[in-house]
Amino acid sequence: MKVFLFDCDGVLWHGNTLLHKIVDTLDMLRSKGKQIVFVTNNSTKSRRAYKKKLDSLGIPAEVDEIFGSAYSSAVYIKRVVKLPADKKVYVIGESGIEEELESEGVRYFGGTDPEERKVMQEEDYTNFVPDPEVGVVLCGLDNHINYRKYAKAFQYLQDPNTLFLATNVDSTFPNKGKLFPGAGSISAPLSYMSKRVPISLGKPSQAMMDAVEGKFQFDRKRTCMVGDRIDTDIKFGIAGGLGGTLAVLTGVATEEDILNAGPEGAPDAYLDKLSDLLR
Ligand SMILES: O=C(O)[C@H](O)[C@H](O)COP(=O)(O)O
Ligand SMILES: [Mg+2]
Repeated sequence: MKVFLFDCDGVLWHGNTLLHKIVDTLDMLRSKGKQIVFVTNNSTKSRRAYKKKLDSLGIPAEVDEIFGSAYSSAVYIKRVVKLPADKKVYVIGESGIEEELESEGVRYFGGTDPEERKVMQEEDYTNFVPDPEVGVVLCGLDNHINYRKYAKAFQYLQDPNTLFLATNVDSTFPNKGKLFPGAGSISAPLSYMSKRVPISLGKPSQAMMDAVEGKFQFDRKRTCMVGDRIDTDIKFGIAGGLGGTLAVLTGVATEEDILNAGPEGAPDAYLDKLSDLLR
């Protein structure tokens, strides 16, 4: 294999805590001439913010080696949807989405705006008038989710012409050895109330794979996806026709999940932890 696509949460780290010997393992791969690309569904950070995180954790990386679902979503809205300049995006999510939309010149509101974090008052039910410029609702992991945001997004999603997108639909988020609500569990209530399913721009979406391949021009058959989720990372690699998929047991998937994944869904190999590659 020449290229390794690395998932981040649950493979490299839990939150801001590096997992066992990650720096040594990535250094070993680079010393063997392997190309490393970080492909994360976590939309809370932009590529630039992820570079700062990687630097702070002692993992050398260039911004161009990072491909997150916030960037994937911004590229999709700009270059595939071709959202007109007089339209904008209502964002449920964190600064990663805002920064990547800005980098693509896409107008947005909501997101980390403090106004969005206020409790709904009686007058809000009367005063809310949908902004006709909204063409997209984009939902990602949001640490400040609340009724106001759901109520506002729902008003927009009742218009079938408004596009419903999700940066990713991971059900859970691994941190400090435990599982927490993931981006998919943030957008699920919107699906329940609107009876609409979002287009997801994160793994296993092949829109993301095509964008990653387009940027890095790699040979898929010489590329391996390394991840901790069967239904996102491994599915992403298999559906993308990559040369190989490798799962690790330091995130969401258990050995039982892998053994029960069946021939179509199971990774080519799995390890207890990534640093087992050092053996
Ligand atoms: O909920 C989420 O957004 C995801 O669980 C999380 O951020 C996944 O990140 P990844 O494992 O793709 O780096
Ligand atoms: Mg992960």
